[in-house]
Amino acid sequence: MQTIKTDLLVIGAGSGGLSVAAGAVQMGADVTLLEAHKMGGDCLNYGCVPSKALIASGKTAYAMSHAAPYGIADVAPQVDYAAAKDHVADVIETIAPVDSQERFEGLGVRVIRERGRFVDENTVEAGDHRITARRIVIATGSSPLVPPIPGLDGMPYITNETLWELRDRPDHLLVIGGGPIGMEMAQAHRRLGSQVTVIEGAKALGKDDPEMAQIVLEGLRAEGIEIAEDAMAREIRGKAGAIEVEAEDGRVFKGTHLLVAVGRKANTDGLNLDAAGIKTTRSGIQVDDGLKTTNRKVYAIGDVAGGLQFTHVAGYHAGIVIRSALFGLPAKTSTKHIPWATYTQPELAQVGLTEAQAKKEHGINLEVVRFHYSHNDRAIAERKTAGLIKVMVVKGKPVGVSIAGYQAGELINLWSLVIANGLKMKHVSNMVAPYPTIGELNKRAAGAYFTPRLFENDTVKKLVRLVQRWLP
Ligand SMILES: Cc1cc2nc3c(=O)[nH]c(=O)nc-3n(C[C@H](O)[C@H](O)[C@H](O)COP(=O)(O)OP(=O)(O)OC[C@H]3O[C@@H](n4cnc5c(N)ncnc54)[C@H](O)[C@@H]3O)c2cc1C
Ligand SMILES: NC(=O)c1ccc[n+]([C@@H]2O[C@H](COP(=O)([O-])OP(=O)(O)OC[C@H]3O[C@@H](n4cnc5c(N)ncnc54)[C@H](O)[C@@H]3O)[C@@H](O)[C@H]2O)c1
Repeated sequence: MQTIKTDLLVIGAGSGGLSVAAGAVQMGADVTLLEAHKMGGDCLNYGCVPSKALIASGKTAYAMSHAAPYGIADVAPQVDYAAAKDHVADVIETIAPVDSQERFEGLGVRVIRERGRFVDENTVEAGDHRITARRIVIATGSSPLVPPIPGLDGMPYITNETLWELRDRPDHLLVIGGGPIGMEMAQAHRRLGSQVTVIEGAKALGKDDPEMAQIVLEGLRAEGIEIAEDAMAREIRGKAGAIEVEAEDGRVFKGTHLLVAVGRKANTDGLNLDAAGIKTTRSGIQVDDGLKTTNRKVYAIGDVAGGLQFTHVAGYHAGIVIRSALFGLPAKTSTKHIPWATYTQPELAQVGLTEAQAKKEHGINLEVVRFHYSHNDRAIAERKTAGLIKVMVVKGKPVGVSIAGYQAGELINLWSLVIANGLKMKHVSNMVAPYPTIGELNKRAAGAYFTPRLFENDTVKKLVRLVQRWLP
């Protein structure tokens, strides 16, 4: 057994672990990084990257078959599903060097490709290494949750971990779960030529504002995706190629392939957390505002910490931990400026409070400003007018923004900046946006906040008349 003493031990080389390791080593710490499987974790290998690459294939196919409104004849795209998967693999391969063992060793990180397991409160064993660390960061991520639905065990179902290996296009893809994974993959497959049925136990895209989710769901249904809501799957029957899902209300859905996308399970099994005095909750490792576990020398970040499960959140957590573990500075997480986006077309994006949350928190002080994509000239030129931006404002400050529509994921960036820095609506309206851009929507939404104050205001009108009388 090789003994290692290190300043910072990071368990898991996914989005969170890699960010901590890269930051800490470049600031002078001695860093050891464990990875049991693939460098880059879920995002690179089974999540964000492959899903966005497949979405890009679907988008291309869709554009070919919906070109007529732009004066170009529609063509039926010849989809080669296996080649689309080659494109996915190529995109992963292109990004992989950034997350590679070679790159991290080049930065000075000690990378050990073994599974870590606590033996006491500051010691972890991994293969034939015994590592004692001043601080430890658990960044082990999450895995697809496979619910105990009768009949599922033994059925050849797909998850986000196995989807990318599938080379034959499903004739009819059944998707259990209408969250972001389910809806993104439903649309990509529909556009690549599969029939698709989404079976959702409650409301599809249910973590988002229902008014905004509705805009997206209308778009998806118009493309021919069947979305069954309030359809909790209770039994799976059949065999490969002929699968049936029965919902609690007796509805039966038939398809050839089954994708299970009903949420995530934190990767805590095998870590032997008890040995280190680390407690868990139903959603993951129990952490405080500063991401410290019940063992004060151990942090948990990213998906395993059980909060918002996004790559940019894991990266944000990494910054908090570096501040605390390396410099001993107080650092607390906040979710009020954390955005997320679902990359369907139209896209769906959120930062801060939804309308319902803002109403609950701010009551009569809340003003809600809406601005429709149909008033944006660029959206008209691109024929992407289905969409809405909604800003929740309290005393001139945005506390939440919801956007459904073309490039919503890009538009939300500005509002993340605004909320993170406590800026006001006036700061957004002061901005000059180039014409014609989709980004003008943000400025116009801010403008819509001031419209009643400026244009429907008797005092302003009186003042203008008065000044006009005296102006030479
Ligand atoms: C299909 C899909 C699409 C997604 N799309 C997006 C998106 O568009 N945008 C976005 O922001 N987020 C997206 N996500 C979420 C994103 O992938 C995760 O939030 C992110 O990967 C979490 O990072 P992490 O570092 O916490 O965990 P991970 O990236 O999962 O990394 C954890 C690593 O720890 C390793 N590990 C586990 N246990 C041990 C152990 N005991 N010892 C050593 N190593 C261990 C694992 O092998 C893994 O490599 C998507 C997720 C999925 C599934
Ligand atoms: N664009 C992105 O950023 C992106 C994309 C994909 C995934 N992700 C991340 O991954 C996480 C997991 O995504 P997800 O879509 O698996 O989970 P999710 O929890 O967001 O959605 C799962 C859905 O499955 C439904 N469900 C649960 N059990 C069911 C059953 N038996 N029958 C029918 N429906 C059932 C739930 O009601 C829910 O709507 C997301 O929350 C997000 O954090 C992000």
